[in-house]
Amino acid sequence: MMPKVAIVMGSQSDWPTMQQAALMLKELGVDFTARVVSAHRTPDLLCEFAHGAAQQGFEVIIAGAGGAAHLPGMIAAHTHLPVLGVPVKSKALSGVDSLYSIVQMPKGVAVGTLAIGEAGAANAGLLAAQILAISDKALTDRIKAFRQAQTNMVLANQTLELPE
Ligand SMILES: Nc1c(C(=O)O)ncn1[C@@H]1O[C@H](COP(=O)(O)O)[C@@H](O)[C@H]1O
Repeated sequence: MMPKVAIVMGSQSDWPTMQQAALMLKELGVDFTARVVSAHRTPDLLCEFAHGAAQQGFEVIIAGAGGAAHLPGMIAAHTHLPVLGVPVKSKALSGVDSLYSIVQMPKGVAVGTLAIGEAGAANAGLLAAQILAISDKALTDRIKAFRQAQTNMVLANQTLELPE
């Protein structure tokens, strides 16, 4: 079966961040593809990918980029699929530039913006899975089990000692 989630990123240098989305999807048993697509550096590929995404069977797109992060918004402009934007932490401005570039979409074209960096990427994977789980009972059960395991781990780690 074709994967339902596409992870795209502006550069290969985003992969250490964006692989957190991939790891989350893998943990939850959701197939995905990952590739580099850039609004700036590969504009024709961006159009081709975004126009064909629904046709290819994708249901959710995760798009991560840093700096002048136009990728998520430009993908959203070319498809009706839900787009989850991940602001990658940039060197110069710590990802605040990426966040601002992604989050302030004009009314009428939506991007669901996650937090800056690895936590945002992981949560983009989780949210993509939660979207697919609306019509997938087995996936719903796996997400519930993941959340319960997380709760159990927090409750089991209550050692709060002062240093000697
Ligand atoms: N923001 C974008 C886009 C885009 O928005 O299409 N394409 C590449 N980039 C970003 O440029 C940063 C530096 O890229 P390099 O490390 O390749 O120089 C990356 O974080 C990438 O997401």
